[in-house]
Amino acid sequence: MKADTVPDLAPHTPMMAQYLGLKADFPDTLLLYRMGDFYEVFYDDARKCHALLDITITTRGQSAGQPVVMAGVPVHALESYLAKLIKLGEAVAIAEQVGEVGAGKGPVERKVVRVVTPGTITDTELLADKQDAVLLSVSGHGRRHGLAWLSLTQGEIVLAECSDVELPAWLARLSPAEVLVNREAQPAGVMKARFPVTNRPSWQFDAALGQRKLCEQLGVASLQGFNAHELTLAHAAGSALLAFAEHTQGRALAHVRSLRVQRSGELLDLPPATQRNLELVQTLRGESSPTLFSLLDTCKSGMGSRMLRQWLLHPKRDRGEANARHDAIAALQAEGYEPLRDALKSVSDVERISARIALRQVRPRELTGLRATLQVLPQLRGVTPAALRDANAAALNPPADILELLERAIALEPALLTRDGGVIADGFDADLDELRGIQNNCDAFLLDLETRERARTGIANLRVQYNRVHGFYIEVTQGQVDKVPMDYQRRQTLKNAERYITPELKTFEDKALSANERALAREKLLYEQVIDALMTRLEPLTALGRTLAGLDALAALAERAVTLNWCRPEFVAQPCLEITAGRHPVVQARLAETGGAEFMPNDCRLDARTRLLVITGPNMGGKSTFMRQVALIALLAAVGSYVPATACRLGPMDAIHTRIGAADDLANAQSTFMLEMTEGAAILHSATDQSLVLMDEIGRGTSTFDGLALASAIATHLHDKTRAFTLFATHYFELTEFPAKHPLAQNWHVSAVESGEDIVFLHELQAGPASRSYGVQVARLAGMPASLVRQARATLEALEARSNAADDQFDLFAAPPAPPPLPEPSELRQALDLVDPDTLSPREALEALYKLKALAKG
Ligand SMILES: Nc1ncnc2c1ncn2[C@@H]1O[C@H](COP(=O)(O)OP(=O)(O)OP(=O)(O)O)[C@@H](O)[C@H]1O
Repeated sequence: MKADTVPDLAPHTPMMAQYLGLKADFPDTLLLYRMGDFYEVFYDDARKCHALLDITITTRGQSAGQPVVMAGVPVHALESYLAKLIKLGEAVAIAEQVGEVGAGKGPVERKVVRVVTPGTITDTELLADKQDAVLLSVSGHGRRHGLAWLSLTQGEIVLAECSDVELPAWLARLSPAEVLVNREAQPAGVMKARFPVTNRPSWQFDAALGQRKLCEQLGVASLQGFNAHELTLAHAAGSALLAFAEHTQGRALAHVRSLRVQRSGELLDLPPATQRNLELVQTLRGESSPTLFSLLDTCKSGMGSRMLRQWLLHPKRDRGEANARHDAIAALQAEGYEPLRDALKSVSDVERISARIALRQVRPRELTGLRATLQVLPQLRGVTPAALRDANAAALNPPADILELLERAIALEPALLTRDGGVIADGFDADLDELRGIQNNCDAFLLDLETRERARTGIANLRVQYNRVHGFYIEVTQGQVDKVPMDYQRRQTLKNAERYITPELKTFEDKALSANERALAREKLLYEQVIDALMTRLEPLTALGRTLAGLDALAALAERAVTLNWCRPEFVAQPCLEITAGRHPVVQARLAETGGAEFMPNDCRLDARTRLLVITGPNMGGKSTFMRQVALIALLAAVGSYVPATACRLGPMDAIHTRIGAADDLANAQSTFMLEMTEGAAILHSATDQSLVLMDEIGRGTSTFDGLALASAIATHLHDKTRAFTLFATHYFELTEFPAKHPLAQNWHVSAVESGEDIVFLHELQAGPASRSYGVQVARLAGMPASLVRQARATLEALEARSNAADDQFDLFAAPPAPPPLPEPSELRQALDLVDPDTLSPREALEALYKLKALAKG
């Protein structure tokens, strides 16, 4: 958005000239300009705020011959307005008065001290408690991308590189609050996803600059130690990331001291469709509960919840980390997790507090929170299982001087903001104590002076008093004025009395009046010094935050495992996915909550000799629930949690793919069928023999024959070529013949029994195909009119009779006819195939073009 271009009829007022000067640096950002007790917005910004916040818009005075359009929000309400603007995806720059009022001739000096954007908020009030605000930068716009991200309240930069095909999965996993892209080379994958995008200048996406900035940030000479030296695309993204973070914070990021590289192959692949279909952190309707995360998250602190969420969405293929978490859960169960969870209740969000110390934004109450956390540490260590305590010994024993400083420096119950005073504890600083002493001793001094002056002058009714206009004075009634000594100076004459000041009172007045101001200034200075001291302890504080968050997440998993009766999964090296009495944790919890039927546990056995299960059975029979529960159990195990089953053995796994019916993606102009095929194709391209694939009613979105043909071809591909562990739910009855010709496939069905015209779902998975599909009965259950159900039943019988009579010798799974042999490629075609445009210099490209042209002619 651009500020109004105001015709140059007359010069701007000095104030508006100052505003426009500041605004010029923030053309796309709302600029809040501090004027006394208000933040004002002008011109287009005012119109926008009026529309977004419903605040009154006015015109006041004139500048450059035009009325000034403005709107304002009171200073005390800033945070709530900021929260609204950030939620709406706006970026906001805040210009404060930084000069002395009345120091110069023009307006008070102002400066943009803070820029708040969705990805760079650090205010605790504006941040979601249980979710990190991830700021992501994406470089590259061809086939490969560099990614660099951080959460400003965390202190770790992560780098990655991926192909354009993988980009959507990374975006879904990170769910960034803001994505930085190169203004001149916007990556299509980012623009398609619906995350707030901020354009940054092209030069900021520079690999060499990025490498330098990253080294500087981490205080190292090379990125080799992090195994990150070759990721040039990620360096380019990192360059823009750091530049933007510093630009918005107005300072360097002192707490960001570590770097991690995440490689695509390290993580269990969870494509966006899988994250959505399994309802990991969001329901299909977009709500945050009931989901797997909402069920798991009984953490006591926000940082614990954030850690757990991160674990859930970033499980590793390597089982080492998961195994260590299983060990920790076992230890917590053996030694008792409740005392630890009790101690964790007194823990504050140390992770965010550390970041806010680094950004010099920390509030007094956050420091008392940190103090309380440090105070509870000895108790917390005492109730942490020995193995966990030993593994985290350094982090759980931060330097004692932090607590000592906080106990000495910060008042027991400090004010909310430093500007109100009352933040620094008594006894911490002699000067401050003296200034406070003056304020407190004021009354005593005045009484004492009054007594002394009465004695000295012999005026019995002399009074020492104070008012806001005239300050301190000695009042003498008119009748006694002749007794007034020489050193009394007249201040004011009233009808019945005279008011005087003496040199002693004047000195006291100066001291008393300025004592308050000076005490506030002194407190501010001391507070800054406390922050300086804490800044030298950022590393142990950050480590403490991460460790407490981890303990909280582990204790929550231990509690869930016991409360919900989950078991420890076992990892094995051979291909296998064996679940005994598995349950869908969320469906089971819902059934328990609503007092519905008991959840029916089911087994699942997949191994080298059984890789595909064709699952049939009536609608509402429990097919989707079963398939999802298998995927959730595999995921939970990989995350390091116990699982809802009585036993579970798992071989290596690289991905969980799901193709489950979803609503049309109208926004992306894709029909149900197109979406089904696109997602199906993506699975067939990327699944391997170590993947778990869920296919729910594929082919449903088109005509019966098309759908059946496609479904059987897809099943064949998965069975013969991909050899992924596949759960294939279908309503195409014909597919129950699939296992007969495919040795790695088996038929299973969810059971139901008919009772009269009704149907009872048993939800039990049994070997073999379903006997029929019961669609008509389900329609009856759903309340379709009786006449309609009768008609449907008659039609069904007729169709079945016809189908039985027809020739059913047709082989659905016969190998497709061989394609006609391909003609020998032409010379031109061969030359063209050899050209790789991404690797050619402009000159080579031109040469290649001439060569191709010549071949085409010849
Ligand atoms: N194992 C189970 N034990 C108890 N109730 C279950 C079980 N599985 C499913 N249900 C209940 O049955 C309902 C329907 O299950 P689900 O959606 O899995 O059926 P479906 O066979 O996939 O149906 P459709 O073919 O119509 O998609 C669930 O919402 C749940 O309440």
